[in-house]
Amino acid sequence: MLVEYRQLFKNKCQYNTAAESYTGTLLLVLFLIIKVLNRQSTAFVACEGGRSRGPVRFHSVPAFVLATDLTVEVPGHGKVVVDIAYGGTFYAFVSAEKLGLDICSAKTRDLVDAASAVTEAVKAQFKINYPESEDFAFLYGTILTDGKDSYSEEPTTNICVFADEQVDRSPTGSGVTARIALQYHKGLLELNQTRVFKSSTTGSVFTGNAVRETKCGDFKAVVVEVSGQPHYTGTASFIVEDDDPLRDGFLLK
Ligand SMILES: O=C(O)[C@H]1NCC[C@@H]1O
Repeated sequence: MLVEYRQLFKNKCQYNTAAESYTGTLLLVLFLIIKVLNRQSTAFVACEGGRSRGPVRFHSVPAFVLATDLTVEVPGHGKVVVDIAYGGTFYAFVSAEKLGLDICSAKTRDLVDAASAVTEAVKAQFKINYPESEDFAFLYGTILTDGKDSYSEEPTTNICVFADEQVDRSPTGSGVTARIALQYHKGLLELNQTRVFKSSTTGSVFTGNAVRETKCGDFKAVVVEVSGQPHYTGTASFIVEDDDPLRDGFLLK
């Protein structure tokens, strides 16, 4: 699988590299996911001497809001009002406080349980739609926030609980993208106004802003730029042998 990213410094060039892995950011992982899903997105990595330098950033797929103020019945929590937005995948958003939790001091287990309960409730009670493709029409998880959605120079904290109750170590590339789309939709953020997003789990930070308006089907959408600091951990090469019977992949039916 190839990762493509652009070098923005002096000699603009495009890399095709088997894999260069970075800790401290899941931006390239998100980029891979987007590529696999065949959506348009661009990642930018500044390089110097064959190594990345400075922050890594990407411009997202069109990000949009599917629902605001959606009331769901969450076992153990009663009626909970959530927003649902897409930033490469769909998330439900709700302030942790509405679930009786302090995002900064609550036990991760409690945050995970509450977020998972919201995810299950939304899945059961609301149909997710994505324009022209059923493949993307699913809820990936719930992001609990500190509720600080109005513009501020201060970081806003969140925890992303996705897939099978996994917890992101970062503020979440697709989650920050979706959350910025939500903030923009609500008039809480202007184009090119940068916000800082902090993971409640590790304290790692992404910055993000809405770059421009666009559409996704009939939805008003925005392209979002998300940026984070990577750390270089190594290089790996993948090859495909001519006689590999699975060289072109396989499809399970
Ligand atoms: O940052 C991201 O978008 C990915 N990390 C966890 C959830 C997504 O897969």
